[in-house]
Amino acid sequence: MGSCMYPVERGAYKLLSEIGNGVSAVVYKAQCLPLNSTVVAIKVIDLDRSRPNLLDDVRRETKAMSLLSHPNILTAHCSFTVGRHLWVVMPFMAAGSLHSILSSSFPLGLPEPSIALLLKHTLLALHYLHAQGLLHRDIKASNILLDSNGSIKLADFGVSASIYEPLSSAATFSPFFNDLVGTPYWMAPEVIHSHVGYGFKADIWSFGITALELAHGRPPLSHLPPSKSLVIRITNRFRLNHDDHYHHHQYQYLDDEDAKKKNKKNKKKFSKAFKDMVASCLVQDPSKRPSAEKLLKHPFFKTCKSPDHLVRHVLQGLPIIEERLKESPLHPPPPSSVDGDDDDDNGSGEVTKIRRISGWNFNEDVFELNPVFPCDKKEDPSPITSSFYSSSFLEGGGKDGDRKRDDRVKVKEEEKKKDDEIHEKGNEEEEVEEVGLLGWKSRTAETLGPELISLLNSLSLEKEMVMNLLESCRGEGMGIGDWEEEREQRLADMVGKLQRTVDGLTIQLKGESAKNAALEKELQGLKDKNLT
Ligand SMILES: Nc1ncnc2c1ncn2[C@@H]1O[C@H](COP(=O)(O)OP(=O)(O)OP(=O)(O)O)[C@@H](O)[C@H]1O
Repeated sequence: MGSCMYPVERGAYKLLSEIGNGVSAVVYKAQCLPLNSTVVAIKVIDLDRSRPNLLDDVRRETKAMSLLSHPNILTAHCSFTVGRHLWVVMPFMAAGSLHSILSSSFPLGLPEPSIALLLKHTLLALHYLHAQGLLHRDIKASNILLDSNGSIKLADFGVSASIYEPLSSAATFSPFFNDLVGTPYWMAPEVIHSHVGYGFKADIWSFGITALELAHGRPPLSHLPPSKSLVIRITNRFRLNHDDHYHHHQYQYLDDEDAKKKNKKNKKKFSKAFKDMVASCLVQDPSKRPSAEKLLKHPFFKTCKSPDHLVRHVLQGLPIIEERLKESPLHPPPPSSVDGDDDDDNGSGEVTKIRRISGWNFNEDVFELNPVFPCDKKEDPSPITSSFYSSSFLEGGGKDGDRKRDDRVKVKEEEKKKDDEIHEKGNEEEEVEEVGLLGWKSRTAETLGPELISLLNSLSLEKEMVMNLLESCRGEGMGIGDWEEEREQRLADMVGKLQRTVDGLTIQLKGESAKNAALEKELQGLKDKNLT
């Protein structure tokens, strides 16, 4: 499938060292022996861990890619299979990805002039792709690569999309049925929550998230495992224990003092132009987000430095790429989604709430993106719900958007107050109802096989997605009038199917748990016998 002078056989390349790894691929620094031992990067994708028709799509996209030519887009030299692996040969970018630069040398984020330059070149690449009618679908710091001369290239176009892309365009929710999906932190809300699917404006959302990633050193909510960045469980302890490392970063629950401090720090740190640019990308309604072309005209990109600036301020003194890989990650790993971590523990009488994220609220002042939860209609049929929905879903950015965003913050504060009151009451009925399946999971997590638990986790997540979708269709301002009946029927079928699978698994889990309890009892009996 290679159309260039780069040979398409394994023997022509000598692997030198590992320089990175992703979900189902390892990246190596290598030499192309017949081409004067030119140094290249080779991404080796494990086909057994990728979706079935990956190869066909990669072939198709390699073809599309060979027609692309832009200084800010990294195009592969060629690709070929070696056994059950796909090798993608590409230019070696000596300074590695922005993700690896952030984690090794800028854990709290990069300085603004460098960010402006990096984002501008990324945006030029994105504008070019969009103008060709192509989507990137995976904009994030780990896909922005730097060379030692400061040149910036957007990578993984095509290849990553093929690995993670839904099986067909009809399968709108497939990223979540496909357990090869990458992390969802960068995904636009319409991709996660609705039937709209992926469009150009979803790339713009991810671009906004990437801007926050470069500013803070990590994307919003990345301290949570992927499943929890979509469906968040909140316990009393979650709120009260501000010293807990992960929970400390729950910005939506920062107390006033914390919020003020953070506010002050970030206000000083970033310009109004930067905040405004990011805010325009992180508007809930995709149609209100600017196109890449329009975004390029934003004042934030007016006074960008030359790539030499990056060499002096970012790349100088950076450990070489192989060294960086050896370093332990600066951010502690997120708690495993299988582990039944502490907020799952409702055995100690704590109230656990499972909340679906219904929207996002970009707070320009503190320069952070906060999840928004729907009000609990059962307990609170107040107009807050509808006012929130109408402002967050239907209104956009711009000057007017600023005011609306402020309103949303106010609404959120009120919502939080109400939520707190509900929690203080310690409503037992709510506890039983809301803990539901996940509560059952946590009680059996210690005794059951990890596969069952992770299967259950992913089913719960999928169920949440479908529920979210249905809820947003029923919700205010998102009428289903324009929906075909057939589609609704399909969704209902899906929910039914998922529910049946979840029920089946729950029964299975109960059975396993009973078996385990019996075995444990037997074991204890044997131990007691041995002692006597
Ligand atoms: N052409 C390249 N030159 C230099 N380093 C590269 C190159 N391609 C990838 N890398 C390094 O390898 C790392 C892993 O890349 P890879 O594309 O496999 O995964 P990722 O983008 O981090 O995650 P994902 O699997 O979600 O795409 C990158 O973050 C980067 O540091």
